[in-house]
Amino acid sequence: MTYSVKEIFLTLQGEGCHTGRAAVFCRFSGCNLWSGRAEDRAQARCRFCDTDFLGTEGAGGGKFDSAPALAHAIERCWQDGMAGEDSMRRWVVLTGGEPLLQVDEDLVGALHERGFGVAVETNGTIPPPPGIDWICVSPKGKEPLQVHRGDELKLVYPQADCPPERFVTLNFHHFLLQPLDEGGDRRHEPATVSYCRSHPRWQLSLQIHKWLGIP
Ligand SMILES: C[S@@+](CC[C@H](N)C(=O)[O-])C[C@H]1O[C@@H](n2cnc3c(N)ncnc32)[C@H](O)[C@@H]1O
Ligand SMILES: Nc1nc2[nH]cc(C(=O)O)c2c(=O)[nH]1
Ligand code: SF4
Ligand SMILES: [Mg+2]
Repeated sequence: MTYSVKEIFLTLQGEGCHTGRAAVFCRFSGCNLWSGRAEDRAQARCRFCDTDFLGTEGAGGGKFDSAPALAHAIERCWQDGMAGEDSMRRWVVLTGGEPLLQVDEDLVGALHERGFGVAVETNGTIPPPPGIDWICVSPKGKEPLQVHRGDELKLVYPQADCPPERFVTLNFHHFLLQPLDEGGDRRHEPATVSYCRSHPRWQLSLQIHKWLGIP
């Protein structure tokens, strides 16, 4: 298996239940819901993406021709950023683009061999391989979910054709609402706060890396 990766970087998880936790992010190239090109956005199945996942030329990106090769690059990124190694805390977030177009059991195994807990950020339209330690599903519009259970369901809010009520019967441990970021003016925060205040099943998720100016 060859993996196409846009970038690999060490940062703090900025969203969801693990907000604030140090993690290596491995951003895979490509998505099944948008080409990643501006001229295709208006026709895409997901139209609000805040991420550049095209190509493999980002920092630490490239083509990796085996699971051990990619796991090794992720491990190096972790080690390079650490003041003192605390191997119990190794954590990697596989994102994209849509990571489940590429993530397989071999890669999860190679990361586990190196002591990483493995988290995935997915749009939920592709079934995951076994062994992932933390699954975050973020549904998109009318796109049918193939993943009906997991650790967190993190819904961008508001979204046409995607009301929170549709998801509360699914088998997730945590339900989070994340304000839609459209141009950075934070206009959707009040409605998201208001929904969480009156529907306590839902917990607010804010994208703190954007305020902090970190990746
Ligand atoms: C860039 S996506 C990559 C992973 C996967 N394709 C997905 O959609 O879950 C990472 C996270 O950012 C969220 N996201 C993307 N664009 C956003 C935006 N404009 N405002 C708020 N969250 C956004 C997604 O819903 C997802 O939870
Ligand atoms: N700091 C930080 N946290 C994140 N959580 C999910 C992200 C993503 O793009 O998947 C992301 C990201 O891009 N940066
Ligand atoms: S599914 Fe995820 S990566 Fe794909 S376009 Fe939507 S937010 Fe971006
Ligand atoms: Mg992001």
